[in-house]
Amino acid sequence: MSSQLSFIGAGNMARAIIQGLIASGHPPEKITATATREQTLAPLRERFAITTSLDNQAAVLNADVLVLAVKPQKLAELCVGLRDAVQQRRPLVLSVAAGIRCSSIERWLGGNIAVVRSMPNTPSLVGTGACGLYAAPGVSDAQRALVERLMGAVGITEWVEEEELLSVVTAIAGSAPAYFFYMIEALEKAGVAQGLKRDSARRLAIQTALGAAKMAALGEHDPETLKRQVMSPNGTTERAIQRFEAGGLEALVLDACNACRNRANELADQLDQP
Ligand SMILES: NC(=O)C1=CN([C@@H]2O[C@H](COP(=O)(O)OP(=O)(O)OC[C@H]3O[C@@H](n4cnc5c(N)ncnc54)[C@H](OP(=O)(O)O)[C@@H]3O)[C@@H](O)[C@H]2O)C=CC1
Ligand SMILES: O=C(O)[C@@H]1CCC=N1
Repeated sequence: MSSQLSFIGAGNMARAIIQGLIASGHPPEKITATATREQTLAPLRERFAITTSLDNQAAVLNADVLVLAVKPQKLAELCVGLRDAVQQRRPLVLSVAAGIRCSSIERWLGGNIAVVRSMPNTPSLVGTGACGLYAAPGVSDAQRALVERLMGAVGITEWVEEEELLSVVTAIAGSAPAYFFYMIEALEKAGVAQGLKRDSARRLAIQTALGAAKMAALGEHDPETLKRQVMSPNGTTERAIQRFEAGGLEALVLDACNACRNRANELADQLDQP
């Protein structure tokens, strides 16, 4: 039987997971979402027929799995406010918040609560999410399996055995859809600058990203080989790749991922208040 899920927070990430879960067959009557404003909730209720509520306590008291999906800066106050309800119901807690450590969440919730931390991404919306998971000490195998089933319904999951590594997952998966959208935007702009209509340039760039990702996902060849297959010696692609190399693209990607990971760690240090 499906678990009763309560999402506290119904923004971009919660919506992506909810939509993916429903598409994968999770019963809508087993999902509740809360927010601070009715206008956030109405579209979710109308589209997915889930239960929505402005009452976080009630949502906690009904939850087998409590998904914490508010901004990291709001998590401490939220958790402290939910402490009594959480201690009464004792759901499995699944946080999607960037940076915030399990130990902080557990402490804010009053202690002795099973907490799993995840770092999902918005392609969960289309069942193609990539999600890192970390289980705090005290989380049972059955609870790990439950989280894996839930997040596995909307994409792939990868457990990390050291919590700090979730910051790396943030850099290469949680935040990374934005990098690929950025690349699509850049290709579209380049196409327009060189004379294509915007719509055509966008369609071509999107389809190319999709095709490249699908080929890489097949795993028949590694990405380096796939790249080489496009690059005829002294051909057109080689010229483009040479420009990326001259511009230091790989070092720039590393630098961006370092900045992303560091920000995740910084959030944890800033927000880890008693
Ligand atoms: N967006 C992404 O790609 C990813 C986000 N994350 C993490 O997911 C979390 C949510 O991010 P995201 O969805 O982008 O943020 P959004 O701002 O889109 O959503 C936040 C939600 O929290 C709700 N909220 C705020 N305060 C409360 C409260 N006291 N009680 C109930 N609900 C509340 C808001 O409701 P209202 O609008 O009505 O105030 C809103 O629905 C963050 O911690 C982020 O780090 C993780 C991976 C990827
Ligand atoms: O940008 C952010 O902070 C969130 C966390 C990962 C993706 N989006």
